[in-house]
Amino acid sequence: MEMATFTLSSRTINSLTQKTLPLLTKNTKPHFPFSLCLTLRASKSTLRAVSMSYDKELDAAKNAASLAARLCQKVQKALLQADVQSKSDKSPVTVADYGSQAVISFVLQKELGSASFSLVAEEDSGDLCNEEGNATLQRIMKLVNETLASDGTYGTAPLSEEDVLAAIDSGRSEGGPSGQHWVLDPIDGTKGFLRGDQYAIALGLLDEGKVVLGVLACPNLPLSSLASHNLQDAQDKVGCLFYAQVGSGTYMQSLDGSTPIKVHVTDLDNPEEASFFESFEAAHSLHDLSSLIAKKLGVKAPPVRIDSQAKYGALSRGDGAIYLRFPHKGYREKIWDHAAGYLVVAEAGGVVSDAAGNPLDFSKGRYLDLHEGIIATNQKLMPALLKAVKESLNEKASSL
Ligand SMILES: Nc1ncnc2c1ncn2[C@@H]1O[C@H](COP(=O)(O)O)[C@@H](OP(=O)(O)O)[C@H]1O
Ligand SMILES: [Mg+2]
Ligand SMILES: [Mg+2]
Ligand SMILES: [Mg+2]
Repeated sequence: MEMATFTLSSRTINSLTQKTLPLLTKNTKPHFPFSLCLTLRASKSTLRAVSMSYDKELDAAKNAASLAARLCQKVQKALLQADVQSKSDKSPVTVADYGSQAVISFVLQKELGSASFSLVAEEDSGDLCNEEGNATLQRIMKLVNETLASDGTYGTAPLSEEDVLAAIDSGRSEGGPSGQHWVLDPIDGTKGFLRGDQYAIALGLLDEGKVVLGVLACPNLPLSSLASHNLQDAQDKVGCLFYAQVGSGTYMQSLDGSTPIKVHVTDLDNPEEASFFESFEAAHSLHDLSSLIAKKLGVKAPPVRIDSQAKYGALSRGDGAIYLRFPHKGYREKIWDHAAGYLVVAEAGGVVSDAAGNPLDFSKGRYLDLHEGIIATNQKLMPALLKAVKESLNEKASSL
């Protein structure tokens, strides 16, 4: 492990102390009021991550995701009101995907500058650059400009076709272990979006390969717990914004801007009382395998199946205790499907790992290299969960 000695100002110390108490050794030698010499037992990258403040980036990310959510809500509303024939048309989701990516890319660069901007995002403009694509581009441009104009801050001059294409294509970065990279899924849970169910706008920030910010906008997620909620109840208010900064916890507020509240994963330690989340789509995660794992744990409640990283958000506020994701063989997970959700859960006190208990590594480019699947729960339940996962995977392998 690399060791380092630092001389820091008292102001920096105040913010550092909150985040690094567990890292401090007895060699602390205070020279108040203006400076303090600390010897910290920590790797340089851990120290960098916890000592940096990402407040400015967080504000920009929250603004960007909230505006993109507004755009997506508008499209989903029109989609659900459309006749059956246009419902089978997949273009609304395309327009919303691209529009959301363009808005977020534009807002982040406007707020933070574009000089060293790097964005790893799901969409690119490849399909927009032919004749058919041009009509779609016109719809995207209109939607993006209406959305930006609805917010007094950004709507001063309308974006041209070229501006919109450039904003979308700035998402072609490969990410990696050094520097800062934004990670974006402009609509996660596309299938949920089309069905009128859950979806999320998921925006994370990597610094030196570690996720340091996570913002999840979940326009259809009820503000009250899913555990007590009837999903058909139209009275319940929906629209949640979860956000987390490394070392600072996870917060949730309503998408229309209520006071944020700090959220925590459940502190349940009896798996029999736990409930678990999984994908709504059986094609995205093996439902049979998760039911075997749940049975081994003694979980009594039926699975809660919802689309998108809204599952991570719900887990972070204790609506359920476990998230299980086991894609079919050969599927490679992308970093934008997990970066924001991972931090939202981790900062709420949860643990997210692959099926063998290894931490997720976001530093390898656009993909996550994983053992079998992704699991998330609280610290108390993780040992039992890992055991049940291991046994279930062995059983599955020996039955093939
Ligand atoms: N065969 C597959 N196995 C696992 N995940 C898949 C998949 N096909 C698509 N996905 C991913 O699952 C995401 C949705 O996850 P969930 O099932 O939790 O709603 C999709 O995100 P997009 O909707 O952004 O494309 C997509 O990246
Ligand atoms: Mg996705
Ligand atoms: Mg997506
Ligand atoms: Mg997709």
